[in-house]
Amino acid sequence: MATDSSNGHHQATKQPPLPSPLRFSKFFQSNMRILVTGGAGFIGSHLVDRLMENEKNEVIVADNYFTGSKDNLKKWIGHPRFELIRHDVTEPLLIEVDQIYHLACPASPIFYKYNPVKTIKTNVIGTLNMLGLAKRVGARILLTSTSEVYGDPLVHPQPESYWGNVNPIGVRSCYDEGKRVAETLMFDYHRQHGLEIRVARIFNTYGPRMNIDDGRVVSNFIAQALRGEPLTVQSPGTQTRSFCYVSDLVDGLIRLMEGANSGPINLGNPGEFTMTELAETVKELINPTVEIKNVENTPDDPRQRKPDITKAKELLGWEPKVKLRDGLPLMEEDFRLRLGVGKKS
Ligand SMILES: NC(=O)c1ccc[n+]([C@@H]2O[C@H](COP(=O)([O-])OP(=O)(O)OC[C@H]3O[C@@H](n4cnc5c(N)ncnc54)[C@H](O)[C@@H]3O)[C@@H](O)[C@H]2O)c1
Ligand SMILES: O=C(O)[C@H]1O[C@H](OP(=O)(O)OP(=O)(O)OC[C@H]2O[C@@H](n3ccc(=O)[nH]c3=O)[C@H](O)[C@@H]2O)[C@H](O)[C@@H](O)[C@@H]1O
Repeated sequence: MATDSSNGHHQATKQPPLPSPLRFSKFFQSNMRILVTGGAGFIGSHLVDRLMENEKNEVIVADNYFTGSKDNLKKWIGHPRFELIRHDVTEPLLIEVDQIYHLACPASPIFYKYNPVKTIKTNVIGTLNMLGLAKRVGARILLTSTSEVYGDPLVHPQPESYWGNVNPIGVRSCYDEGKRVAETLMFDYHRQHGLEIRVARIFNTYGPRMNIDDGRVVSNFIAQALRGEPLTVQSPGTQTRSFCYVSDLVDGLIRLMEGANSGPINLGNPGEFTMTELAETVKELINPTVEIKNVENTPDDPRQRKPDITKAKELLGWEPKVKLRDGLPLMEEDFRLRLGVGKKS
């Protein structure tokens, strides 16, 4: 059954298709078959770890390895409840599943700007393909949208009701406008075809397995601190972000998928920091001898960002538990191992 969303604006008109007849066969095992697109990436691989903890779940990952890697999933390769497919979501995928977590899309600005046409295809055609799959098999589908749909926000903190301030022709548009269209597609499939949808608007998330040198601020600062290189604060340094530890985020995604509300729902940590404050914290916790330097910024960088998570608290009973000062050291160990930098005695 399709559910109404909390604000009642997007009433579904049709029922989704029935699940496969096998569901009613007496030999059917009541496993939940879950597709995670982008499951070889940073958030996706942590989500897979959590889904695999439940013995009733079978997990299928579809990923083209653009920014993800098999290494992130190595502990599951060969497991009977796990399957890994090299697949680009801009091509159709014909499989049978009960739920789809649709994450596939490069997330770091360096990577999503590298081939912007491909990024927008991934967001638009990729989401259309996954919605088509969900429609054919009657699966519930969750999209990982982003706080970038709010653009350079004129409302602070950002509630889900805010429509955003986005440059439609800028260098970030392939990502932020791409995600806005992906959200539109989700709600149109819900209204037109009765699909069960869930939309998460994720705010900056960090943790182990982020790509080293992927350009995102937390991974940059930690790698720089461990290598003894200056921390590069992009000017003016007063721009703010709110950083959520990945285990909290994964918990929010699963609650959203399992709950009754379509969203969109903000998932993020409301603790807000300037980039200069973040650099000072990394310096203090990881390498007090390192220098902090100001460097040029990129166009259209949002000046402030902080989630209003009232909806997540009320509808999902969710709020983040890990503070930035506790999360950064949890990430340090993984970066030390991958960079081959030992702990100072
Ligand atoms: N990490 C964040 O702070 C953040 C914030 C907001 C939204 N999100 C969203 O969460 C999702 C995951 O982000 P992440 O931080 O784990 O990024 P990531 O780059 O580590 O993971 C993305 C994964 O998608 C795969 N992928 C990219 N294009 C694909 C395609 N065309 N077909 C198949 N696979 C493809 C990549 O190889 C990678 O494994 C993304 O949709 C991103 O937009 C992340
Ligand atoms: O939360 C979100 O919705 C989005 O957040 C990030 O986008 P952004 O906030 O621009 O992430 P970063 O590249 O980590 O930049 C954060 C801030 O740090 C600054 N920065 C970045 C890198 C660096 O070395 N130094 C530095 O000061 C940037 O100028 C920016 O102001 C993600 O990369 C997007 O995928 C995600 O959708």
